[in-house]
Amino acid sequence: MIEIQHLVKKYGNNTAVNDLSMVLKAGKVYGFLGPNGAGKSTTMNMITGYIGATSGEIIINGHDIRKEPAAAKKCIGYLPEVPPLYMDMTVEEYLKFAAELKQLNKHTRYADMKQAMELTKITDVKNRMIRNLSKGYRQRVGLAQAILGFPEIIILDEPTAGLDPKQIIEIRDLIKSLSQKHTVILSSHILSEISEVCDYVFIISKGRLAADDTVENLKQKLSGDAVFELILKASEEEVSFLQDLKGVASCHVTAGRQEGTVNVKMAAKSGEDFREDLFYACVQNDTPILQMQPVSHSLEEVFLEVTGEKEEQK
Ligand SMILES: Nc1ncnc2c1ncn2[C@@H]1O[C@H](COP(=O)(O)OP(=O)(O)OP(=O)(O)O)[C@@H](O)[C@H]1O
Repeated sequence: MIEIQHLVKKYGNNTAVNDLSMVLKAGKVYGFLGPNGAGKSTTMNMITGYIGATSGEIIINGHDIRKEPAAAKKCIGYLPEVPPLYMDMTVEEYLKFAAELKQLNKHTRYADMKQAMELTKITDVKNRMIRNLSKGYRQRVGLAQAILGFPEIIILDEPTAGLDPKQIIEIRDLIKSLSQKHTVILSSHILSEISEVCDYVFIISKGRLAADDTVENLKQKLSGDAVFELILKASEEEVSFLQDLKGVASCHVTAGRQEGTVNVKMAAKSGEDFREDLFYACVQNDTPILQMQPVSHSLEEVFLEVTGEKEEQK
């Protein structure tokens, strides 16, 4: 478990992280989402003890990162935005070096390395010099280093940066499998990645927490008044009764793709739910409902809304 209280990081006059508080529980995947310069990497660097905070508190599994850095760091595996790789080492030499730094048990060290290499699919390049690897492979070596020894908390800054689509899918699957036993924090600009992989999202904007919730709840909170899309077996004239239903704010009817059907987009008045009335009205008017689904906001819309970028775009 990670507890962060009133975390602040200042660089001169620039406040990179501004009074951030959050609690991250074991066994979940958390996403840090935010525009460039929002403070995601700075926050991760402070959680891992890579850089010191200006003020505030970070407790990792009961250990204060400032007062007991060694005990706190032992719980964490970290893939920074730019992985600190040694170009003149082979992959295996580098992981051996990382295992020594992490003070992994000597008897199980080799098995830990083997497992990390297998999971990140780098076993076949283990004797290659890191300088001769592609960016995608280097990223995977960094990831192998982060998961080496399977620390309880795994923090990944942009873990899929530089990977090709197939590798991205593999790494996302790996992250999902890690979540069974570990707390995973990842940062990403890629909204689909966050919504696919994360249980819970922290949206950070200008160093502050702009919103935090599950992906589903974030979408729902912002969807405001309910909007539904329907396909009805009727002509456009036959569905005029929809407009008169109680609780309907707007109703837009267009011809359906299939002959004899219409597409209808209906929005509810604030706080109203017209679905039951709609059902009975359709029965009364002999109008079969072929399909009805809620229109939910995408995470992109949520993101733009809470970071204020929507206003900036206008
Ligand atoms: N070492 C540093 N010295 C001065 N300013 C810094 C330093 N590191 C980060 N910053 C500033 O702190 C702010 C937050 O940067 P940070 O790298 O944490 O953002 P980020 O959300 O990770 O963005 P990105 O996705 O682009 O990496 C930015 O304004 C950045 O310029």
